Amino acid sequence: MKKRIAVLPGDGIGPEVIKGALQVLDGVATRFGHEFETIEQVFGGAAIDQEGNPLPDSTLKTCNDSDAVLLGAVGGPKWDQGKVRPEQGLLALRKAMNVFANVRPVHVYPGLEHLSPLKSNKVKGADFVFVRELTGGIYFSEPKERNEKRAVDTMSYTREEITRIVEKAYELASSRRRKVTSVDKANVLETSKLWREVVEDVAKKYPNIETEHLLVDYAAMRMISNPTSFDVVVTENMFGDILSDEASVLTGSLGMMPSASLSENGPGLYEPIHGSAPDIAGSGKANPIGMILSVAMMLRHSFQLEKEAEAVELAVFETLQAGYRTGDIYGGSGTLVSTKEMVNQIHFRMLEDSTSATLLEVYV
Ligand SMILES: NC(=O)c1ccc[n+]([C@@H]2O[C@H](COP(=O)([O-])OP(=O)(O)OC[C@H]3O[C@@H](n4cnc5c(N)ncnc54)[C@H](O)[C@@H]3O)[C@@H](O)[C@H]2O)c1
Ligand SMILES: CC(C)[C@H](C(=O)O)[C@@H](O)C(=O)O
Ligand SMILES: [Mg+2]
Repeated sequence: MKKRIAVLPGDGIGPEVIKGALQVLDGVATRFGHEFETIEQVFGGAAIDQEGNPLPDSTLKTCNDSDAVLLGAVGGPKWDQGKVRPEQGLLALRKAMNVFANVRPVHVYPGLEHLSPLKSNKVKGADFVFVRELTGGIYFSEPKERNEKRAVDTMSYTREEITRIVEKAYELASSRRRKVTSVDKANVLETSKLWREVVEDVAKKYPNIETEHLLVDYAAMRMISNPTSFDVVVTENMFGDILSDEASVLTGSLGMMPSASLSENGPGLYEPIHGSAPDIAGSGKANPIGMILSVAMMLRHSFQLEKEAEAVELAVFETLQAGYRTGDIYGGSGTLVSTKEMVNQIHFRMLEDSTSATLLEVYV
């Protein structure tokens, strides 16, 4: 069946990595005989320039009418001082699509531990996933205001909002290594005390899953010192934002990390966790892997195309194993390539029915 995908390139390196994602998606269509209809829409800073609004109505309508949304990145110095920022469009889109569950896998590929600036023996075997609450907390709660003398942000969570994200984490843990780490700041914040209470309630329904609670400051430390101790990490919006950028260092670079943002029944939103990287935009240096792995997550979560998702992941793994590196993961050895060349290498392997490895081997 033909799938309809809204494509929002956005700003900075967004359009560069989206181009790569679409090339790989085309490879999936060719190899497996699928049809994907892609509809590009203006979004973020580019939409402010064009329409004065980072999320035009037509863009939102196309997203809601699609089976899934692929998003590059938004933002940049050009819009930092403006009345309306590109990031407001991103937050409005997440809220409007009700994609409350942001799944961010952190996977250190076997044999590729040296991509990380951390010691290889520390990161070896790290394989965990963030389940970040995405449509509540301090990002959205009211009041949010400022005057000359004072600024206010509010962190609020309802029991219902916490329950649905924690349930997601336990469901995911059931099909993984059966451990949930809940991260909060329950020694200080009321929202965190409620969060912990809800986790304890939900945990009762999953007696075969181990539950642990960590305070966010210690969690930040343990993610670097003992990353293999995590399986599923569930946390509120801002803690998840910060910890997932930190965890990307385990995989080698921020440019390696994909994400899926899921709602109850509507289309999913797929984007790399990195931003628009204004410092390298337009120079052909962007690592397209986080974006390409987001395509794999879309194939898996929105289209139930598991075999196709694994083929994309395998093509990425084999390209890295073959020594191809963008600048952010180069470190002096291998073949330094541009965004375009990295995409070509992944696309080429994507088209092959590879027999050199199976994902089973990759994920041991
Ligand atoms: N989802 C999003 O659209 C998103 C996410 C984060 C930040 N932003 C926005 O992006 C802008 C820049 O923010 P920032 O600099 O703090 O974060 P950033 O993620 O854009 O960049 C941080 C650093 O990582 C590098 N980097 C990021 N992605 C990379 C990739 N694919 N390949 C190689 N290197 C990569 C950058 O060059 C930079 O040195 C801001 O306007 C911010 O609000 C958007
Ligand atoms: C750009 C910004 C609003 C966004 C967030 O904080 O959620 C980004 O950092 C992310 O991680 O997707
Ligand atoms: Mg972030």
